[in-house]
Amino acid sequence: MSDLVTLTEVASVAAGAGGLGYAKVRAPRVYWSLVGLPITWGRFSLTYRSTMEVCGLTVQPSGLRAFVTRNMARREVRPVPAKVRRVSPTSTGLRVSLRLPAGLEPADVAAASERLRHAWGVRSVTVVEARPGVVELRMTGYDVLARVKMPRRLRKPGPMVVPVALREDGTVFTRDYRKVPHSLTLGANQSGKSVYQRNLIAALARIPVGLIGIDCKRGVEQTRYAPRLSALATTPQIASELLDALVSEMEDRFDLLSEHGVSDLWELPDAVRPVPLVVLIDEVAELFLVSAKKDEERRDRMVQHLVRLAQMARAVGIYLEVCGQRFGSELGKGATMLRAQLTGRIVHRVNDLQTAEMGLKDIAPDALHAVTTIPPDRPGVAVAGDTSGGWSRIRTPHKSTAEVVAVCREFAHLTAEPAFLAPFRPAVRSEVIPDDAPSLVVPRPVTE
Ligand SMILES: Nc1ncnc2c1ncn2[C@@H]1O[C@H](COP(=O)(O)OP(=O)(O)OP(=O)(O)O)[C@@H](O)[C@H]1O
Repeated sequence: MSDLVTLTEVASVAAGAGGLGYAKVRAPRVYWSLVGLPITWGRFSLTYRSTMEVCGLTVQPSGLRAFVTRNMARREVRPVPAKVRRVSPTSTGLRVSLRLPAGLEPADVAAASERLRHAWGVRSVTVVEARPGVVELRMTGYDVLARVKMPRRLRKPGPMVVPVALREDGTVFTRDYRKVPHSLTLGANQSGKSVYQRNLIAALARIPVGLIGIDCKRGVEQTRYAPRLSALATTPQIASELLDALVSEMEDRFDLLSEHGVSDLWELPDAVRPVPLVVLIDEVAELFLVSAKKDEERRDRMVQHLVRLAQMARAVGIYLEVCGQRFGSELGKGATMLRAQLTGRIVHRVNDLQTAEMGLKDIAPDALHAVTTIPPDRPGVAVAGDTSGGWSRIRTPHKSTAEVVAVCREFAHLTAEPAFLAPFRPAVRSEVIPDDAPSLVVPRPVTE
């Protein structure tokens, strides 16, 4: 009987351990909440002071403070670390808010983040300045980018803010068009650019915004999203006409702003505010492809139009999302000037340092190393930078074309139909077409 009890106990312990081992690999969030979090929290609480001391993150208190608080001379008082203000657990890690003592700055804590990570046995420690004198340590308990799962509940975003990917510190990476109106996505073949675009389209499709596709690979990627597109160009010639129409729409919108005495689309009364537009350019090299001398003129005109849109159209609610493998002077006159206007940068794995530099050197040079070390077996991992000089490693959740097509169909009622885009509206076939069908639109006759 006692042998039986022992066997049952051993079996249940083994099953429990097996379950935890399984959870660690297959459900890291669950494992973190049940096991990792209590251990890390305990380790952090018990070793905080000594860890900060050995990491050089303590300061000698001032003489006055030593006397007032301890009634001791300054040299007799132990150096003090930053004061812990709040510890908050999350489903991916632990957040700790610290008030820095005089003499420490956020960069000091950031420089020690590798040492802190090892001391507390966590996957990563990211240091973010919350406000002057207060930093937040964002610890992640496991590799959140291994299998990306977006949090189910997102904080209510603003009118032109959409969630796209997850950062390695477990926070959500969003595209905020009012803060960063135009963006450039770069990456080698098979690096994850299309999946990034899919996530973006699926998120934008749900909000009241007009989506304009320019996909000069004959529309192989974007024609499927036709139910939610207000316009689609699949050849450089149609794209050129579409850009002409967009520039003249931008001018009309400026007239409207001036009539109402405001300087921004979002200051207009709701009743007269035109729908914001996001122009999604897939594989920009195809758009600028020149096969004959006469094409050069058209290409230069398109670059000029895009530069004008990038310089001015933010105020009238027209935003650019440009995607390509490279974006340098090889794309023609004015291309580098256009790139400078695309201030949001997402750079996936690239084949050479030069391409990484095209994407990030001018805005976040510190991030170049992170781009060149993206492993080929991690498609979808990218470095996101913006003009603040900050950058982060991100990864999109894997999304199939079929999922995005389903979202586009579900939200087809939000498709804006402004008159100036009527000639470019993709004709959606009415019959039900399987998700893996090559095209959902009746192609417009090529006018080249
Ligand atoms: N976030 C991700 N998570 C997991 N797998 C991904 C992710 N992003 C992309 N992949 C996979 O990587 C492969 C390449 O992705 P994708 O087609 O997006 O790359 P791409 O850069 O657009 O390639 P190309 O330039 O050749 O069209 C696909 O098999 C895709 O399923």
